[in-house]
Amino acid sequence: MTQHSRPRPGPSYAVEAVDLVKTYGSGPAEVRALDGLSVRFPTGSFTAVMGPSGAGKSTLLQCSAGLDTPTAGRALIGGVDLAALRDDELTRVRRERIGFVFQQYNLLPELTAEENIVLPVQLAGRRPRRGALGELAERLGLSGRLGHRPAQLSGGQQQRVALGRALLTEPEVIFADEPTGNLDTRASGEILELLRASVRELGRTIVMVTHDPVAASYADGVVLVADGRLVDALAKPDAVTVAESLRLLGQRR
Ligand SMILES: Nc1ncnc2c1ncn2[C@@H]1O[C@H](COP(=O)(O)OP(=O)(O)OP(=O)(O)O)[C@@H](O)[C@H]1O
Repeated sequence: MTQHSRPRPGPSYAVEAVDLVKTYGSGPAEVRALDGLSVRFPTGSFTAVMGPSGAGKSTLLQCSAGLDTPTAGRALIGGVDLAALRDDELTRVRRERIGFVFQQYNLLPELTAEENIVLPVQLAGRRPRRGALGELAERLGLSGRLGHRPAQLSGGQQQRVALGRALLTEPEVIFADEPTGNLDTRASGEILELLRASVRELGRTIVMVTHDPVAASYADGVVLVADGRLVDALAKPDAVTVAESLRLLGQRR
Protein backbone atom coordinates (compact mmCIF):
# COMPACT_ATOMS: atom_id res chain seq x y z
CA MET A 1 0.00 0.00 0.00
CA THR A 2 1.48 3.37 -0.96
CA GLN A 3 1.36 6.24 1.45
CA HIS A 4 -1.26 7.97 -0.67
CA SER A 5 -3.71 5.07 -0.63
CA ARG A 6 -3.72 4.76 3.15
CA PRO A 7 -7.16 5.50 4.58
CA ARG A 8 -7.18 8.94 6.14
CA PRO A 9 -8.45 9.32 9.66
CA GLY A 10 -12.06 10.55 9.50
CA PRO A 11 -13.13 13.89 10.89
CA SER A 12 -13.53 14.04 14.62
CA TYR A 13 -16.76 15.21 16.16
CA ALA A 14 -16.91 17.37 19.26
CA VAL A 15 -20.63 16.65 19.70
CA GLU A 16 -22.69 13.70 18.49
CA ALA A 17 -26.38 13.13 19.05
CA VAL A 18 -27.53 9.66 18.08
CA ASP A 19 -31.24 8.86 17.72
CA LEU A 20 -32.16 11.27 20.50
CA VAL A 21 -35.69 11.03 21.82
CA LYS A 22 -37.00 13.32 24.53
CA THR A 23 -40.57 13.21 25.75
CA TYR A 24 -42.14 15.39 28.40
CA GLY A 25 -45.25 14.34 30.30
CA SER A 26 -47.17 11.13 29.62
CA GLY A 27 -50.39 9.79 28.15
CA PRO A 28 -52.44 12.26 26.10
CA ALA A 29 -50.33 15.13 27.49
CA GLU A 30 -47.08 13.66 26.17
CA VAL A 31 -44.90 16.04 24.14
CA ARG A 32 -42.24 14.50 21.91
CA ALA A 33 -39.67 17.32 21.86
CA LEU A 34 -37.02 15.17 20.11
CA ASP A 35 -38.16 12.37 17.83
CA GLY A 36 -35.10 10.26 16.96
CA LEU A 37 -32.80 13.16 16.05
CA SER A 38 -29.23 12.40 14.95
CA VAL A 39 -26.64 15.08 14.19
CA ARG A 40 -22.85 15.45 14.46
CA PHE A 41 -20.87 18.66 14.93
CA PRO A 42 -17.27 18.44 13.64
CA THR A 43 -14.47 19.60 15.93
CA GLY A 44 -13.54 23.21 15.17
CA SER A 45 -16.80 24.09 13.43
CA PHE A 46 -19.38 26.80 14.08
CA THR A 47 -22.94 25.56 13.45
CA ALA A 48 -26.27 27.33 13.80
CA VAL A 49 -29.31 25.28 14.83
CA MET A 50 -32.52 26.75 13.43
CA GLY A 51 -36.17 25.85 13.04
CA PRO A 52 -39.68 26.91 14.05
CA SER A 53 -40.64 27.67 17.63
CA GLY A 54 -41.15 24.44 19.59
CA ALA A 55 -39.09 22.41 17.07
CA GLY A 56 -36.82 21.02 19.80
CA LYS A 57 -33.72 23.20 19.37
CA SER A 58 -33.19 24.05 23.04
CA THR A 59 -33.99 20.47 24.04
CA LEU A 60 -31.31 19.27 21.61
CA LEU A 61 -28.80 21.61 23.22
CA GLN A 62 -29.79 20.60 26.76
CA CYS A 63 -29.55 16.88 26.02
CA SER A 64 -26.30 17.21 24.03
CA ALA A 65 -24.71 19.18 26.86
CA GLY A 66 -25.75 16.80 29.62
CA LEU A 67 -28.03 19.41 31.23
CA ASP A 68 -31.01 17.15 30.56
CA THR A 69 -31.29 13.38 30.08
CA PRO A 70 -32.74 12.02 26.83
CA THR A 71 -35.59 9.50 27.06
CA ALA A 72 -33.71 7.37 24.50
CA GLY A 73 -30.61 7.68 22.31
CA ARG A 74 -27.14 8.89 23.14
CA ALA A 75 -25.24 12.16 23.39
CA LEU A 76 -21.45 12.17 23.11
CA ILE A 77 -18.95 14.94 23.84
CA GLY A 78 -15.51 14.30 22.34
CA GLY A 79 -16.54 10.66 21.85
CA VAL A 80 -17.57 10.24 25.50
CA ASP A 81 -21.09 8.89 25.99
CA LEU A 82 -22.65 11.12 28.67
CA ALA A 83 -25.05 8.37 29.80
CA ALA A 84 -22.09 6.18 30.75
CA LEU A 85 -20.76 8.74 33.25
CA ARG A 86 -21.34 8.83 36.98
CA ASP A 87 -22.83 12.08 38.31
CA ASP A 88 -19.46 13.44 39.43
CA GLU A 89 -17.88 12.59 36.06
CA LEU A 90 -20.73 14.28 34.20
CA THR A 91 -20.32 17.39 36.37
CA ARG A 92 -16.60 17.43 35.49
CA VAL A 93 -17.29 17.10 31.75
CA ARG A 94 -19.84 19.93 31.92
CA ARG A 95 -17.47 22.12 33.89
CA GLU A 96 -14.26 21.47 31.98
CA ARG A 97 -15.17 20.47 28.45
CA ILE A 98 -18.31 22.50 27.80
CA GLY A 99 -19.04 26.22 27.96
CA PHE A 100 -22.50 27.81 27.89
CA VAL A 101 -23.77 31.16 26.69
CA PHE A 102 -27.45 32.00 27.20
CA GLN A 103 -29.74 34.74 25.91
CA GLN A 104 -30.13 36.18 29.43
CA TYR A 105 -26.33 36.20 30.12
CA ASN A 106 -26.91 34.45 33.51
CA LEU A 107 -24.22 36.47 35.31
CA LEU A 108 -24.15 36.69 39.09
CA PRO A 109 -25.15 40.31 39.87
CA GLU A 110 -23.10 40.66 43.05
CA LEU A 111 -19.83 39.61 41.37
CA THR A 112 -17.61 41.79 39.17
CA ALA A 113 -17.01 40.94 35.51
CA GLU A 114 -13.67 39.39 36.44
CA GLU A 115 -15.18 37.33 39.27
CA ASN A 116 -17.92 36.08 36.94
CA ILE A 117 -15.37 35.10 34.28
CA VAL A 118 -13.11 33.14 36.63
CA LEU A 119 -15.93 31.45 38.59
CA PRO A 120 -16.12 28.16 36.59
CA VAL A 121 -12.33 27.75 36.73
CA GLN A 122 -12.43 28.31 40.49
CA LEU A 123 -15.32 25.86 40.90
CA ALA A 124 -13.20 23.29 39.08
CA GLY A 125 -10.51 23.87 41.73
CA ARG A 126 -8.10 25.30 39.18
CA ARG A 127 -6.43 28.63 38.46
CA PRO A 128 -6.52 30.32 35.07
CA ARG A 129 -3.35 29.85 33.00
CA ARG A 130 -0.93 32.74 33.69
CA GLY A 131 -1.89 35.74 31.61
CA ALA A 132 -5.02 34.01 30.27
CA LEU A 133 -7.49 36.38 31.90
CA GLY A 134 -5.70 39.49 30.58
CA GLU A 135 -5.48 38.04 27.04
CA LEU A 136 -9.12 37.09 27.11
CA ALA A 137 -10.25 40.48 28.45
CA GLU A 138 -8.34 42.15 25.64
CA ARG A 139 -9.80 39.82 23.01
CA LEU A 140 -13.29 40.58 24.32
CA GLY A 141 -12.72 44.34 24.64
CA LEU A 142 -13.31 44.18 28.40
CA SER A 143 -9.91 45.27 29.71
CA GLY A 144 -11.25 48.43 31.33
CA ARG A 145 -14.41 46.81 32.62
CA LEU A 146 -13.25 43.86 34.71
CA GLY A 147 -14.06 45.59 38.01
CA HIS A 148 -17.62 46.46 36.98
CA ARG A 149 -20.70 44.58 38.13
CA PRO A 150 -23.20 43.37 35.49
CA ALA A 151 -25.67 46.20 36.24
CA GLN A 152 -22.91 48.69 35.29
CA LEU A 153 -22.41 47.07 31.87
CA SER A 154 -24.35 47.24 28.60
CA GLY A 155 -26.11 44.13 27.29
CA GLY A 156 -23.34 43.55 24.76
CA GLN A 157 -20.67 43.90 27.44
CA GLN A 158 -22.56 41.50 29.73
CA GLN A 159 -22.72 38.94 26.94
CA ARG A 160 -18.99 39.39 26.33
CA VAL A 161 -18.43 38.65 30.04
CA ALA A 162 -20.58 35.52 29.66
CA LEU A 163 -18.50 34.51 26.64
CA GLY A 164 -15.32 35.11 28.64
CA ARG A 165 -16.69 32.87 31.38
CA ALA A 166 -17.35 30.15 28.78
CA LEU A 167 -13.91 30.53 27.15
CA LEU A 168 -11.61 30.74 30.18
CA THR A 169 -11.95 27.03 30.96
CA GLU A 170 -10.72 26.37 27.38
CA PRO A 171 -13.64 24.02 26.65
CA GLU A 172 -13.95 21.84 23.55
CA VAL A 173 -17.49 22.94 22.90
CA ILE A 174 -19.52 26.08 23.52
CA PHE A 175 -23.30 25.76 23.41
CA ALA A 176 -24.96 29.11 22.80
CA ASP A 177 -28.76 29.41 23.08
CA GLU A 178 -29.95 32.62 21.35
CA PRO A 179 -26.78 34.51 22.39
CA THR A 180 -27.80 37.63 20.45
CA GLY A 181 -31.54 37.44 21.24
CA ASN A 182 -31.40 40.46 23.57
CA LEU A 183 -28.85 42.54 21.68
CA ASP A 184 -29.08 45.30 19.07
CA THR A 185 -27.56 44.82 15.62
CA ARG A 186 -24.17 46.26 16.50
CA ALA A 187 -23.70 44.33 19.76
CA SER A 188 -24.94 41.16 18.02
CA GLY A 189 -22.36 41.58 15.28
CA GLU A 190 -19.60 41.97 17.88
CA ILE A 191 -20.64 38.80 19.73
CA LEU A 192 -20.94 36.82 16.49
CA GLU A 193 -17.48 37.98 15.33
CA LEU A 194 -16.09 36.90 18.71
CA LEU A 195 -17.80 33.51 18.45
CA ARG A 196 -16.40 33.04 14.96
CA ALA A 197 -12.89 34.05 16.12
CA SER A 198 -13.16 31.56 18.99
CA VAL A 199 -13.57 28.83 16.38
CA ARG A 200 -10.96 30.11 13.88
CA GLU A 201 -8.28 31.26 16.31
CA LEU A 202 -8.86 29.21 19.46
CA GLY A 203 -10.09 25.98 17.85
CA ARG A 204 -13.34 25.82 19.79
CA THR A 205 -16.48 24.11 18.47
CA ILE A 206 -19.65 26.20 18.68
CA VAL A 207 -23.25 25.05 18.46
CA MET A 208 -25.59 28.06 18.45
CA VAL A 209 -29.38 28.10 18.48
CA THR A 210 -30.72 31.19 16.75
CA HIS A 211 -33.85 32.49 15.05
CA ASP A 212 -31.91 35.14 13.16
CA PRO A 213 -30.76 34.32 9.59
CA VAL A 214 -28.11 37.07 9.82
CA ALA A 215 -26.67 35.49 12.98
CA ALA A 216 -26.71 32.09 11.25
CA SER A 217 -24.74 33.52 8.32
CA TYR A 218 -21.71 33.88 10.62
CA ALA A 219 -21.65 30.08 11.06
CA ASP A 220 -19.94 27.48 8.84
CA GLY A 221 -23.21 25.60 8.51
CA VAL A 222 -26.86 25.53 9.54
CA VAL A 223 -28.87 22.51 10.62
CA LEU A 224 -32.64 22.81 10.42
CA VAL A 225 -34.83 21.11 13.01
CA ALA A 226 -38.61 20.64 12.79
CA ASP A 227 -40.91 18.50 14.94
CA GLY A 228 -37.96 17.05 16.86
CA ARG A 229 -36.12 15.84 13.76
CA LEU A 230 -33.25 17.04 11.61
CA VAL A 231 -34.78 18.06 8.28
CA ASP A 232 -32.01 19.85 6.37
CA ALA A 233 -28.46 21.16 6.51
CA LEU A 234 -26.92 24.13 4.71
CA ALA A 235 -23.18 24.69 4.22
CA LYS A 236 -21.66 28.19 4.21
CA PRO A 237 -25.07 29.84 4.50
CA ASP A 238 -25.91 33.41 3.56
CA ALA A 239 -28.76 35.16 5.35
CA VAL A 240 -31.07 35.20 2.31
CA THR A 241 -30.71 31.44 1.70
CA VAL A 242 -31.30 30.72 5.39
CA ALA A 243 -34.42 32.91 5.49
CA GLU A 244 -35.77 31.20 2.38
CA SER A 245 -35.12 27.72 3.82
CA LEU A 246 -36.95 28.68 7.01
CA ARG A 247 -39.86 30.04 5.00
CA LEU A 248 -40.13 26.79 3.00
CA LEU A 249 -39.93 24.79 6.22
CA GLY A 250 -42.84 26.81 7.62
CA GLN A 251 -44.90 26.10 4.47
CA ARG A 252 -44.19 22.38 4.58
CA ARG A 253 -45.65 21.91 8.06
N1 LIG B 1 -39.82 21.11 30.63
C1 LIG B 1 -40.74 20.90 29.68
N2 LIG B 1 -41.93 20.34 29.98
C2 LIG B 1 -42.86 20.10 29.03
N3 LIG B 1 -42.69 20.38 27.72
C3 LIG B 1 -41.53 20.94 27.36
C4 LIG B 1 -40.49 21.23 28.31
N4 LIG B 1 -39.44 21.78 27.63
C5 LIG B 1 -39.81 21.84 26.34
N5 LIG B 1 -41.06 21.34 26.17
C6 LIG B 1 -41.78 21.20 24.89
O1 LIG B 1 -40.94 20.53 23.97
C7 LIG B 1 -41.05 21.09 22.67
C8 LIG B 1 -39.68 21.57 22.20
O2 LIG B 1 -39.26 22.66 23.01
P1 LIG B 1 -37.90 23.44 22.78
O3 LIG B 1 -37.80 24.50 23.83
O4 LIG B 1 -36.78 22.48 22.67
O5 LIG B 1 -38.15 24.10 21.34
P2 LIG B 1 -37.35 25.25 20.61
O6 LIG B 1 -37.18 24.81 19.19
O7 LIG B 1 -36.10 25.58 21.35
O8 LIG B 1 -38.39 26.44 20.67
P3 LIG B 1 -38.20 28.04 20.72
O9 LIG B 1 -37.59 28.41 19.40
O10 LIG B 1 -39.58 28.56 20.87
O11 LIG B 1 -37.29 28.35 21.88
C9 LIG B 1 -42.08 22.20 22.77
O12 LIG B 1 -43.32 21.69 22.37
C10 LIG B 1 -42.09 22.55 24.25
O13 LIG B 1 -43.34 23.06 24.63
